Amino acid sequence: MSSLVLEKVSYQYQQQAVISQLDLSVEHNEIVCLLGASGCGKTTTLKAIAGLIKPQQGRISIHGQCMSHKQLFVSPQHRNIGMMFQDYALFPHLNVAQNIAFGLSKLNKSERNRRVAQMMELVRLEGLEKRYPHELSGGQQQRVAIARALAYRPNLLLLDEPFSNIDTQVRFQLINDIRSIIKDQKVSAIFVSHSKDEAFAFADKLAIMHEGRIAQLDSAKNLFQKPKTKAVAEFLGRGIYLDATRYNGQSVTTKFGEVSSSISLPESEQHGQIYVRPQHIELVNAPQGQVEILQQRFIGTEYVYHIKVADQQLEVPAPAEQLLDTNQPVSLKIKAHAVNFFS
Ligand SMILES: Nc1ncnc2c1ncn2[C@@H]1O[C@H](COP(=O)(O)OP(=O)(O)OP(=O)(O)O)[C@@H](O)[C@H]1O
Repeated sequence: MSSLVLEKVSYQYQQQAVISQLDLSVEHNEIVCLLGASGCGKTTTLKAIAGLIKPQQGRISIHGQCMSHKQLFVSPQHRNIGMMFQDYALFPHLNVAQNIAFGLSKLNKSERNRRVAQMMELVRLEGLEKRYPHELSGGQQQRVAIARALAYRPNLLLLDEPFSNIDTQVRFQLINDIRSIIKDQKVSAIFVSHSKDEAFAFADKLAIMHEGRIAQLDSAKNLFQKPKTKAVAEFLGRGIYLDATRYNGQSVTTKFGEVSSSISLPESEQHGQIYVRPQHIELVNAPQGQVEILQQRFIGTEYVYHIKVADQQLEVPAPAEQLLDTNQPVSLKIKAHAVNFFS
């Protein structure tokens, strides 16, 4: 059974539609990252799942139980959800143990103490029970927040930009730690992020939001190799479009020659465009080439060339040994890769 299902959920602030007809499902013990441009409705979706706002349309179910549909609305405290927000929202006047115990008022004192001790061990903060939030590092505060969110054994965890205040040096270690904790606890989680790198490290699947809907829910690999829309392909990284004709199931022809695909191309229209990312482009000297070099930068191990192809621009890396003449046109050689073909 899915842990969370959103069916055709819509929400408007005043008259402005923010999420529209949004479908999403999260499986048991799965971590899904909501990714998308600023303002596309990620936090609004999280708030709707939490019950902090009531969608005007659609249905939200958690573990098979309907939480929001037409007249029915289950309040946040009855949804059995753990939440963790950007600023961790720890209570400054409570120490670590008291923060973790905050949602456990239904347990008796000894059960509560046992649960707090378990959580302290889980997030590896034993010995810091009596410290106050201001006496902890950012990473430690984050662990307290996750311990508090998990302490009352939620079915679902909602995390809104949980790593945004953490130093990059420790961020990825913490991401690994918290991912292991969530996986050990067998809860499902939805996490909102601006960072693709965080999403790749933390989530099992990525839900790319675009114009108030989920444009694609998939593993990182499938999103890169088989983006369903141009918006998804573009969101994952810059590239250029080249007109292309399907040559056979494994290759296309373009004005820069044949391009082999490591995955089968969809049996759709013959003519279309391929989306090519910098890492699949090789720049080659060609006096008759149709590509202009606008700028060249040396970045330590390689050069980056800012190129112009018709009306599109892109930065493309090239090995330090291959110095190109910026005053001469060049051509492109497209390496074999999992070709994104749009008909
Ligand atoms: N309380 C509110 N009243 C009116 N409009 C709002 C309100 N909260 C958010 N919005 C608008 O709804 C849209 C979606 O906001 P939301 O916070 O869900 O986006 P987001 O994808 O989480 O953005 P970000 O990545 O910048 O945090 C935005 O255009 C925002 O301005």
